[in-house]
Amino acid sequence: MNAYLHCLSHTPLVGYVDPAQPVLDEVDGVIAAARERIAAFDPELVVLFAPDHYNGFFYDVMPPFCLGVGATAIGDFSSAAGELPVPTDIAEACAHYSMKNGIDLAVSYCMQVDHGFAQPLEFLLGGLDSRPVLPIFINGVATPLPGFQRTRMMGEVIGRFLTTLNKRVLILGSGGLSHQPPVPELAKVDAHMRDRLLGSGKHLPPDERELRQRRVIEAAEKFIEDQKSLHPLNPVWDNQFMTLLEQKRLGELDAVSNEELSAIAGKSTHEIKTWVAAFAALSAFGDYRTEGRYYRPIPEWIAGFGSLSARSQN
Ligand SMILES: O=C(O)CCC(=O)/C=C/C=C(\O)C(=O)O
Ligand SMILES: [Fe+2]
Repeated sequence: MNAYLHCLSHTPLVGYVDPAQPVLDEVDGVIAAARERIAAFDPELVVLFAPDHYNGFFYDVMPPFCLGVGATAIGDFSSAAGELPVPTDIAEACAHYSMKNGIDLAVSYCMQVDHGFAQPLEFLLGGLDSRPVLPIFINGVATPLPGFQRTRMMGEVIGRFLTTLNKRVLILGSGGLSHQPPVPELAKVDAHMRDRLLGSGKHLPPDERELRQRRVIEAAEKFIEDQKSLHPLNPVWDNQFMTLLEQKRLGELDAVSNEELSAIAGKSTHEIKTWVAAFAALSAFGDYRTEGRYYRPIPEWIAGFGSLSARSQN
């Protein structure tokens, strides 16, 4: 019974607004090395913690956490589209286990997911369908957001469930680190966008989808020129965060409020809760050791871009 973890930033901007070739090569090398470690581990099951960006979850019902018993990726920003191979029996057992152990995990039998889920599966496993996957959504943009403590506790319970399976489990966290791309906020949008955020955005007309993507691309192009045009990246905080995970000090994050995190590192930094859940889940397997730590602020992707693996020591 053992587990391997990989946490990786994602970006919808890859292929649209890219950094210089040497940086791109460096990131490609980091991802290729992680992919090799994962292939050597040969996971029998993948658990993927990831956020959404108003593509699958809306304010009609916005859970803090949701397990996809069935899930389909929409293929936004040229990410992979299609069904995720979710093992129904394991997903249902996971949902029951969580409920019995103090975590009110929502379930969806038709969860719609975006690049936040698709990208790590493509980059680290070669596609959406290479291994059975349990997709777990963590709300990282639509306030009110879950806090660090609750997210850590959710990850711990999922991890304890995973230890009962007697399988080689790969635990993935997708998103972060410091960043604030243009994502609409309910309190600030006009009536049309409000309607989208309340649920009509689930099936966007192609021209509106195109406009939405263009808005993010244009923001990135501007951010390269002027890093005050959005919330600045925060490499100091990002590195401190990665060190906390390496040193197994996850609990210290409980004291950081959501408002503080937004102010320190930007409003989409809440995506790092996927890393917290992933490390908390790994900790259920006992001691762990990290490897392959990488970090670079990449303005072209509006991202403090990080990558970190860890393996359980049992
Ligand atoms: O509603 C929108 O326009 C959302 C735009 C969007 O999807 C941005 C995503 C950015 C990231 O996933 C990221 O930088 O983590
Ligand atoms: Fe994101």
